[in-house]
Amino acid sequence: MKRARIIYNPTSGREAFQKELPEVLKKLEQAGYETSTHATTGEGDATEAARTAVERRYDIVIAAGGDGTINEVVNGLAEQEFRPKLGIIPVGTTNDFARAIRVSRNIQKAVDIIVEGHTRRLDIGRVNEDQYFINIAGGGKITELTYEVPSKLKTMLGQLAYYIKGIEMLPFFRPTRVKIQYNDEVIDDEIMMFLLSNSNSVGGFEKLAPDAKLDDGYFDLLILKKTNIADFVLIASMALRGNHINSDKIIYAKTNSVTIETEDKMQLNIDGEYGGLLPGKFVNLYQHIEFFVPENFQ
Ligand SMILES: Nc1ncnc2c1ncn2[C@@H]1O[C@H](COP(=O)(O)OP(=O)(O)OP(=O)(O)O)[C@@H](O)[C@H]1O
Repeated sequence: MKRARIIYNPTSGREAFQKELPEVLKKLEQAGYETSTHATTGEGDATEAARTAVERRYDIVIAAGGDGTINEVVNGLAEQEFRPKLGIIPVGTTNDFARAIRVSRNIQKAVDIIVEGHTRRLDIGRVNEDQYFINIAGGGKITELTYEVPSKLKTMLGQLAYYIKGIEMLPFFRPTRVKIQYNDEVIDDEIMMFLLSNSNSVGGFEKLAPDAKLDDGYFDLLILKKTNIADFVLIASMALRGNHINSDKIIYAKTNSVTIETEDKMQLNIDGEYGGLLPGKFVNLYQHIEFFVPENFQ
């Protein structure tokens, strides 16, 4: 019998998962899985739980939570030689990665995708030696708003919380001097932010990195050069349609390895959570994790 370990964040999103858990277990058991669950207790616990699942040789791991939980589970799997297949049940306030792999926000439909059993090997990113990301890494003052929003506020207000915090952030809008090396390029300049994206779905923007593919071995690197607030708002509105890449304030490139150094302190944002301070070396790990995806996933 195949064995499935469900790692879920009981505080994630609007705490809906627990109510549906009996139905989730029933579906998996009907599909021939022996199931067991682990409710996470706080930061880092999903990583530990994923490591334990590897040690105990589970066939599949299912991460139920927001992007933060999926990121933690991937961090537990990424460095292992044997990596169980990973199913996603998106129940967070932001579910960028689930959106990118077309996994439904409906819990039962997400379970159906796992039960149907179609998988794809997808890239993930590594920062320095021991941190991994599934969707995005970024830096710059403006990217700091995602983890400045307290979790409670996120649960209550969902996506809206980011916008409220975004408005509060405007007075702190300022550039940082960086040295970015990728391919044969060196950029030594003041920038507002940089993003290294694995998918094209980031922070609710569906076309932020329009050329990004999850399994091509490359990141899409987006750099926003120094701008004023008016230009930033203009470029952000262009980004909703994917037109921002034509702006002369944007550098957009494909690369599988990037080094970023900063003069001032620059915080790193990994999959929407605080990821320590730069400098950082970012490497794309080609098709490193096998995910359950819908049958028609392109
Ligand atoms: N029992 C818990 N109590 C408090 N925090 C927890 C608990 N379990 C996990 N966490 C932390 O919550 C963080 C964020 O959770 P998660 O991503 O699942 O949901 P979210 O905050 O609703 O959504 P998102 O991160 O997508 O905005 C995780 O990275 C983890 O560190």
